[in-house]
Amino acid sequence: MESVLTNGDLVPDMGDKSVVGGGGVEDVYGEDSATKDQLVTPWTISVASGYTLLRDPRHNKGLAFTEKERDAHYLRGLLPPSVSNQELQEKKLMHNLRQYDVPLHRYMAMMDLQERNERLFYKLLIDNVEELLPIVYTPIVGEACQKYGSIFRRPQGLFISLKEKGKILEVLKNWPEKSIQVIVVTDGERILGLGDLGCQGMGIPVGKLSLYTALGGVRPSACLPITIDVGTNNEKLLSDEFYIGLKQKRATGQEYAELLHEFMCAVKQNYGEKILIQFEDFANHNAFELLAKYRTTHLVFNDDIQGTASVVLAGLIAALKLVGGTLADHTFLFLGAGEAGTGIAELIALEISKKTNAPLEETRKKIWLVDSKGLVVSSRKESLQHFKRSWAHEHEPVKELLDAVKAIKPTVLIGTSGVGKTFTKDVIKAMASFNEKPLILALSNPTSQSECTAEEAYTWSGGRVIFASGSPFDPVEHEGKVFVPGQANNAYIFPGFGLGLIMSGTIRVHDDMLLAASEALAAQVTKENYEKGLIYPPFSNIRNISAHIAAKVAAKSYELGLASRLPRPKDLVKFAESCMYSPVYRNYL
Ligand SMILES: NC(=O)C1=CN([C@@H]2O[C@H](COP(=O)(O)OP(=O)(O)OC[C@H]3O[C@@H](n4cnc5c(N)ncnc54)[C@H](OP(=O)(O)O)[C@@H]3O)[C@@H](O)[C@H]2O)C=CC1
Ligand SMILES: CC(=O)C(=O)O
Ligand SMILES: [Mg+2]
Repeated sequence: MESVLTNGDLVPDMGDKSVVGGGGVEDVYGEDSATKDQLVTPWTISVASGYTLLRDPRHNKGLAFTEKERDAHYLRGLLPPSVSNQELQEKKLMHNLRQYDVPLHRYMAMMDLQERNERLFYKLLIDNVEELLPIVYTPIVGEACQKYGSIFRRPQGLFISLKEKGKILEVLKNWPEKSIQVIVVTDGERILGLGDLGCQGMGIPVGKLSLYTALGGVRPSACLPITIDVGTNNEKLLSDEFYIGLKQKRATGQEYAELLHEFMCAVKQNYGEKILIQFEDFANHNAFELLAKYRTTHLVFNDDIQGTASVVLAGLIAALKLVGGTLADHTFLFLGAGEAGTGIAELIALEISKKTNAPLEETRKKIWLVDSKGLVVSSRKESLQHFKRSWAHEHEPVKELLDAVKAIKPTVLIGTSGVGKTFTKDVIKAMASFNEKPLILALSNPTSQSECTAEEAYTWSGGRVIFASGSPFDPVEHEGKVFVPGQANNAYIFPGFGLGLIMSGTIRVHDDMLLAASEALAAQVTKENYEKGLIYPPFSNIRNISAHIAAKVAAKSYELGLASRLPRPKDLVKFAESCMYSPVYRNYL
């Protein structure tokens, strides 16, 4: 049991008459009566009982404090007499949440709960994952970021802006938890498919880390969300008087690189070699460079490039059971040649290369990408960004997606453009005209940016499509048959992947670990799932899935000599399960 100490001392302001008896600036009730200009020191020493215990989200249990706990921890009178339990509280909260018609209000209620009673928040999220994932994660987290300024109550996570340049190590030390194992960091420039949301992007690291705990079992106290604020180019935010971030254009070039470098060095200095840093929702002109620069010196992982690649590869491996053939027999076409598109393309090429012993340059030839200017082809090579160049195959220029589909005749169409409604009726009909079972993934988030809806995909393909999307869609009825769309989202991968790295004390991420994670996820798809046309298992079993992913990632890490936790546990699945955080209340007596 944590013990109790409070200290409400106030420091005197030497130049003010209201200073009493050389002590603080107290009024007759012992409360602070300092004027606006007086200096007072906000002394508090951590307290874990009585009134403060009820306001400590990590330990608060609300009405579930037992009679004995109420006596032992000075809670008498601070709570109404009824004694509840976690199950009943969960039932009540789910009932309350379902009363909100506006999904954003559910998001806000969940955030309030997280700040009030952390264990109950995670219990709710774990036990009702399919219902609550769309609230704390995509799509609603996207809306929350867009409206962050107006729904902002208390700061979550750590904000590091250009103002903190030269002091980042000190800022990290302000965070109350010391044993951090995973950081999710964004600079807010490419928040889902919603663009530059600046400092308001904080909703993303907060949401991702909630999933690290709920889906992957990493302790909440070991998770640190960070937003790096280098300004924003979003004019709407810049002219918004309530915008919470730096009101300036984004820093670029050396200024940006120096701040990021200071951050990366400070993180390692403060938390050590094995701290996992997940880059999230950086724009691609920084994302690839940051990953390349730090992957040899830090334990880093870019979720949009690598996590997405791993989840899509898993879906493709699983889909082979439905469409037949090997990956090498398929032809892939992407709409979107950025982080997600080229990241997935590269992992598919790597997997085929490993399976067939063909060189990567060969296996890449079955994969085609379309960007905002059309098909990526060799005649465009000189003007292409470096990450697109390996995909510039010999072909005449093609401007429109529909023409590219007709020319390439892909068996698999993947949307990673961030632009909604781009898989038109004609595109989907074309896919269905030369594929018995076209495989279509509309990965862009949130729902508004999805390349097509599940209903469109099933209807326009005459019910033949195998479909999954980045944000969830409800089941669709088409000609008397119910189709259940899957969710192709990196949320299947990063929590288990991160757990695998952490529990094995891995020091660097290797691409083979991504392949291992894909195979582990694909292996979790059951016959029953396949019968419904699903290529991903349901999220309801995600903790078990994460344990299997973690085990395979850790096994690969041991095999590669990158794991520092020795000796290697024999049963890695059991070990992963034993490492997982449980949100069940603790007994404080
Ligand atoms: N489901 C999941 O798990 C994940 C989904 N995503 C989603 O994928 C989307 C893209 O993310 P990311 O790859 O990081 O973004 P990037 O900005 O790196 O890439 C976007 C790509 O789309 C292209 N593009 C933009 N508009 C069009 C258009 N109208 N027609 C054709 N191509 C277009 C861009 O072209 P150009 O290069 O010419 O500008 C660029 O190549 C986002 O919506 C994100 O939410 C991302 C990660 C994971
Ligand atoms: C899912 C995710 O990481 C994205 O849309 O950016
Ligand atoms: Mg992302």
